[in-house]
Amino acid sequence: MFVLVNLKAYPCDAVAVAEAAATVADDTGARIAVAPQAAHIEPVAETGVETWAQHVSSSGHGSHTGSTLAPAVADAGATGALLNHSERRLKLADIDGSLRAAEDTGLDTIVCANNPRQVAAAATLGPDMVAVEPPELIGSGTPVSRADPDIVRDAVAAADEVNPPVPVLCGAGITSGDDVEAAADLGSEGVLLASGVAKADDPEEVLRDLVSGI
Ligand SMILES: O=C(CO)COP(=O)(O)O
Repeated sequence: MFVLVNLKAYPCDAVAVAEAAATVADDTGARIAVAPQAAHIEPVAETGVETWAQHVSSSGHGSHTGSTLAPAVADAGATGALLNHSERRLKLADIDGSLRAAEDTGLDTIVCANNPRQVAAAATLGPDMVAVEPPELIGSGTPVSRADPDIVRDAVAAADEVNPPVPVLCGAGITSGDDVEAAADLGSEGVLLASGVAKADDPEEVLRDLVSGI
């Protein structure tokens, strides 16, 4: 199981979370990655933790003010890019363009989707992974793997129908090792989570619990 901690724009100490994630990953052998704000990619990557961008633009070098270029996040130390997160929705052409920009740079990619239909569409574009996150459960503390297990099962089936090798992750409300195990039982190959770690008093303790059953 892959555990990707999306720090969103939470006011947490990104480097402290990254150090905790690197420690837990080293101690347990679990694959844990952290996706900080773009401006924090470099210091987070310097901790040694697997580091992802929360988004990359579809544009390349040129007159594109405010863009987050795939080569720039890679230079800063990111090895993957999350695309089309529910809080950073993209048009279809931009998802495709951002995917190609990330791939050309050698970044791993996850395309997020709200539901199994969108998962099928996302999988068709050929990312390394897809993720299903029902928006209504994001930040709720109610885990998708328990609140809506069918959405995870159906997402796995939908991805399998269009692009069988693409792994499906799930996210929203995941906070514990039990939630991660429930996700795995539904066919998910990883989890995306945010508030459970970013808002925790002791992120390392939460991370240890998250990977305890994998
Ligand atoms: O959006 C998410 C991860 O990308 C999930 O957020 P929460 O873990 O806070 O529900």
